[in-house]
Amino acid sequence: MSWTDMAVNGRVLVVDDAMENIQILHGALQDEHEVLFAMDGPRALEIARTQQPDLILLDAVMPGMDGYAVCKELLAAPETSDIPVIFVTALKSPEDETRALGAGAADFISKPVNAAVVRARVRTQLTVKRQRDALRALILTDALTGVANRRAFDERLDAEWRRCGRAGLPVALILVDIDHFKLYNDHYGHQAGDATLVQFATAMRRAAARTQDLVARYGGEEFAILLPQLDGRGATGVAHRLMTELEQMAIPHAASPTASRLTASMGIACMVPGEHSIPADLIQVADALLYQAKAEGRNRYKLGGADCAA
Ligand SMILES: Nc1nc2c(ncn2[C@@H]2O[C@H](COP(=O)(O)OP(=O)(O)OP(=O)(O)O)[C@@H](O)[C@H]2O)c(=O)[nH]1
Repeated sequence: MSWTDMAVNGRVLVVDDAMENIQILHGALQDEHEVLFAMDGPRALEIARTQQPDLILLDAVMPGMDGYAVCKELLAAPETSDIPVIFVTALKSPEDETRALGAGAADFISKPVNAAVVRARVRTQLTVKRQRDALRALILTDALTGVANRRAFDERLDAEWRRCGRAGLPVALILVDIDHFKLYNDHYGHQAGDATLVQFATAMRRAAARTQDLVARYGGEEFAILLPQLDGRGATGVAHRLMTELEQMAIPHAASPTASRLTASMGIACMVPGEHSIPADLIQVADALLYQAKAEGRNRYKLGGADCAA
């Protein structure tokens, strides 16, 4: 399927205070796209947040919150900042057009609209967005295991730290390190080691299955499980599930001095982000506990952190 074919689909939010204009745009787009609509700015922001359209057609002049203000808020919120906006407006001067583009709009269509032009502009923006989304997914994914990579982990940890901090909710982190993986590679070969890392990642995804959980490859054979809004008890539950998964998978590790199958050690940290703490504090606590779990014999988890009562 080409990029253009993919772009034919997609969800478009039409925002206009006049039902007549919404009907015209709906008529132009309904054969190729799923069309949502809103008749004022606050409703548009709500739909953008909750239904994640791929593109927004936005009327510049509306009573109350105008299109420029809507555009500014869309850009300011991480969950809507990636949605492209096309301004649709009766204002036609170069100044109006410049103002719309300056506000962050991707394109500008003048009223009265021509259906063929609207369709073509929408297709172009959706194509660009699809390409950008695909590139972003590539940049944020670990090529071997398919889980998030370190860059994605760092971004999400920062975002969740701020979000949970505002809400007074905990953030839990499990750092997971496969036991004696060097010996595994030495015994079974690097390719078998690669295949085992893939299996291991699958086990982690099963153990941390809420939509907000993030499994990431943190280093070579070290992984991180980010668990927003989870306390020590919840995080321990995830660690326990991972141990059970590994037990059931029973991947032989004949070279391990501590077990006959593949095992892992984990450090679990849990904090409610405060004014004087930073995400690195959470990592540091989890890392120290992981080290402790290794030192105490491996195949176990250790729990700690300021707000980590399990
Ligand atoms: N097959 C494979 N091995 C990897 C990959 N990334 C890292 N490793 C290996 O993981 C091993 C990590 O070894 P160490 O850091 O010494 O740790 P360990 O042998 O697991 O020992 P402990 O952590 O102390 O239990 C090294 O041999 C790396 O080569 C990878 O992508 N594929």
